[in-house]
Amino acid sequence: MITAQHLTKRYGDHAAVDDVSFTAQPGRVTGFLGPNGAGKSTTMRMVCGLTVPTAGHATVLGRPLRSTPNPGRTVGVLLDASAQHAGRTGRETLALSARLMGLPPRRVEEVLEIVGLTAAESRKRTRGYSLGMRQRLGLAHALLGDPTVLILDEPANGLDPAGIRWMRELVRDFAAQGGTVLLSSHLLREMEAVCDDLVIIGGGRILAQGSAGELLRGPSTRVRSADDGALAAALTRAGHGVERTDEGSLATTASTEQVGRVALAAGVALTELRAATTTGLEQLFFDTTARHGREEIAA
Ligand SMILES: Nc1ncnc2c1ncn2[C@@H]1O[C@H](COP(=O)(O)OP(=O)(O)OP(=O)(O)O)[C@@H](O)[C@H]1O
Repeated sequence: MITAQHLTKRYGDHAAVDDVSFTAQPGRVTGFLGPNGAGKSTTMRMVCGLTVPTAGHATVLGRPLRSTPNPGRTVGVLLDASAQHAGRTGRETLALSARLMGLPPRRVEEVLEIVGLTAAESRKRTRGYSLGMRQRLGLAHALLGDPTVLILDEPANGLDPAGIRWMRELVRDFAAQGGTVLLSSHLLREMEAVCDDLVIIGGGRILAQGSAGELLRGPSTRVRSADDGALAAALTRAGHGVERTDEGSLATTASTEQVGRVALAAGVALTELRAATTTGLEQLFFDTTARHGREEIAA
């Protein structure tokens, strides 16, 4: 399990991360989402003990990662896949870490196979690696010590579609075996496919968090009518969620058919009825981050 409690990081007057608290549970994939500059990397670096918080603290498996002996045996970290020694081959990079962690040399072969780096690729110096190869090597490094926790910052960055699918399966399998996964990504559809829980951050603050199912179960139908007040009341009485959107229509959790039936029974004429075109995480992400604009967050 990963626990962040009131994590705060200030650079001068600027709060890069402001009072961020969340947990990432074993057996689940927790997605960390937010626009550029939201504070994701800074938070992950604090969780990993690489950036010292101004306030608050984080634990991984019950203790700060900084004070965990041989942390690579319990926690696999991929923060910046380009931060590999350019003059070493992929195999040398892994072999050196394996030796430092007290792992047998065969573990290097095992992780190379898991991440799909060929023998020829593993003998190339990493300066010649593509971004996708660097990500695979970074993941191999994270998996080397057979950890029970994975912390991955943008792991799908630079991977081709097959690589992204492979990454999804790897992360899902890891969680299915009881592992804890915290990952950030800009690929919203990918996050939707892979995450059990979501933490959405903007301007350094948590904007929303919860299970993906809960967060994504938002209003999905848009409707306008001759009497929106009466229709909203009828939808509510029928047990459906309903709210007025910024564009003036009603958004409801009822399906288009359910709206039609409720409107008929209430005697309200519909003037527009449509299933929302953008649903799921993309909608949630833009709604949440738009509602908490930078000015509001800064205020
Ligand atoms: N060492 C630093 N010194 C000063 N400001 C910093 C430092 N590191 C990060 N910041 C600032 O903190 C804020 C959060 O940055 P961070 O890299 O954590 O965001 P992010 O969500 O990971 O963004 P991205 O998706 O673009 O990688 C940004 O405004 C950034 O400019």
